[in-house]
Amino acid sequence: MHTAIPIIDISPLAARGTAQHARVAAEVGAACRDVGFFAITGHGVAPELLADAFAASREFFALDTVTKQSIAIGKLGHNRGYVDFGAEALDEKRGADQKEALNFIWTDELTRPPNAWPPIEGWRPRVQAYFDAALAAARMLHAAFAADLGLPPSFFDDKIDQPMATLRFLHYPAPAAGTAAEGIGAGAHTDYGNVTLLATDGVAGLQVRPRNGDWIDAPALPAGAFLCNIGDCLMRWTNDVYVSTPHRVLRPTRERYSIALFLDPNPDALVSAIPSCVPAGEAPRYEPVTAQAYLQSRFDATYKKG
Ligand SMILES: O=C(O)CCC(=O)C(=O)O
Ligand SMILES: [Fe+2]
Repeated sequence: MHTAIPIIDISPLAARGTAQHARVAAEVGAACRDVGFFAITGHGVAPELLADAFAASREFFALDTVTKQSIAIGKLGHNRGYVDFGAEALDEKRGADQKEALNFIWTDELTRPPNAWPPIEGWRPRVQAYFDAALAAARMLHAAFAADLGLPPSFFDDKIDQPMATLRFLHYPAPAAGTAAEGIGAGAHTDYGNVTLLATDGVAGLQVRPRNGDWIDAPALPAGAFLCNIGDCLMRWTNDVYVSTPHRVLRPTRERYSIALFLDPNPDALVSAIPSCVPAGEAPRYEPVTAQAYLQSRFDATYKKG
């Protein structure tokens, strides 16, 4: 039996080392061990910033195809840019995802390439501000993970300060008028990294499949809340104590927008079983691996054909 997806006010995570921090860390940790999904409020991302990120997303996806294609992911590489409608299939058995997407990566423009921005005046700083704020919330969650796992709250700080993080705008167009909603919005998958923070426009479609359970609709959330889920990298890091849970998006009956922030560790962070997660006398389930090598192996498996 899994418990429901909890809604947690994480505002106490802003001050480490307090009793409130420990209490919230334990609540977050319980959700990570159980269903692998939880929703957060009090995360510090201003409602105006979030609303403006959705506005920016609508502006981008409303551009003509040629303009969107000018920053196509296939041209740019490094997981940056526009993913055309129908170009991805997260679950091959279900066919192409009925969505389009736009990715930006965390970059210092030194060790990582720069992002390419769409030609909309004033667009970049609005989106970068949202990216920074969502990333700060994802980092705050890591202090909770650390405290819950019996580590110093700062444990992850130097492992996520140059992260392989991606901001992804998603657009699920409505089916053409008079036609049935065919296909899948986003096929069943688990996320690869440590944690994902998802904002949606409230249109239903997202489903979660807890371990030993059937598909359930993601709960409707209070305005401004994020739905968070653990990814495969943190699952491995915790020796499978935290769970990365499959999810998918059904084809929505009306247009749907969502914004995901994926926080994966620094490339050189060593993903090595956290001691409190390994039972006494047992060996860890996985070999230590750098985050970069781990993620590369996952991407290679995904894009391997035939
Ligand atoms: O659009 C959504 O609600 C979820 C998207 C998702 O799961 C993903 O991009 O990994
Ligand atoms: Fe996902």
